[in-house]
Amino acid sequence: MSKPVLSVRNIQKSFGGIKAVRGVSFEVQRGEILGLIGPNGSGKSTLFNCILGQLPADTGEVEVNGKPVSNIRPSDLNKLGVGRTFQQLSVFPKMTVLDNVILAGQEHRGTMLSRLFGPGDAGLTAEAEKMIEFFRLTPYRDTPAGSLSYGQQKLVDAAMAFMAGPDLVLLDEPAGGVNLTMLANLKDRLVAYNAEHGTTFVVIEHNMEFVMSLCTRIIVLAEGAVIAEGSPAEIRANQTVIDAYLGG
Ligand SMILES: Nc1ncnc2c1ncn2[C@@H]1O[C@H](COP(=O)(O)OP(=O)(O)OP(=O)(O)O)[C@@H](O)[C@H]1O
Repeated sequence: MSKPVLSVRNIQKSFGGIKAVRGVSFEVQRGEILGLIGPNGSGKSTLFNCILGQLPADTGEVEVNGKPVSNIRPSDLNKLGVGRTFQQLSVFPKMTVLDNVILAGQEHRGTMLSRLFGPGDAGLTAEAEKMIEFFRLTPYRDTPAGSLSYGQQKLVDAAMAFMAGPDLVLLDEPAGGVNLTMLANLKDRLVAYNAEHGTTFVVIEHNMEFVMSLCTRIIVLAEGAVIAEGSPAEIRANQTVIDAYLGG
């Protein structure tokens, strides 16, 4: 088997007396869409933040494409080909969809001056237009992002994250607050992007139907530890998982 894109080994994180993550290890292979699920308080966000370097883990290592990234700055993680989307939207509401996507491309390339001087072109218009078309947002190219529906803004968010051409994208509750029609659209585009570019995804999500239909493999956390791992069908039928959700 080839080298994993993401390797997480024995991550532990406590907050005072609360053991939020208790020695979690897993690997993600190129092209996988891995779902990370678990009842409220099971440690998903804490684990995500440890992987992304936003929280220092107490123990453990994280490697991206074989390179150690423990305690790395989020901007340096970007340079290693790791993108992320946030629970909250990161679009600039008054800027057009096109300008948002161009700006994201500039930021990934490290031209922070674009924050001060606006997006300009920077040779990114054609690339941004292609991304907008991929996410079926072309009719809204020149619309201020803030006037789109919430679900459409989630698509803009994804288009922005993919402007860096990442190898690995961590998606934090992509389905949250999105209506059913847009959810189908979002899932369809993520699956298509994965198939076309071989991009690896790790997804934290509460919406079980969305996870089951999007992911190729699922890891279930409960009380900070991995309690199950398998295909969506295996997870659906796993009694330990059912008990953890009913008990939680
Ligand atoms: N900054 C913090 N300070 C203290 N305790 C924390 C902190 N962050 C998380 N915790 C605790 O760690 C445990 C895991 O929380 P975490 O938010 O990682 O779970 P989660 O699975 O993401 O939950 P949810 O699904 O509700 O978002 C919980 O008991 C939570 O109260």
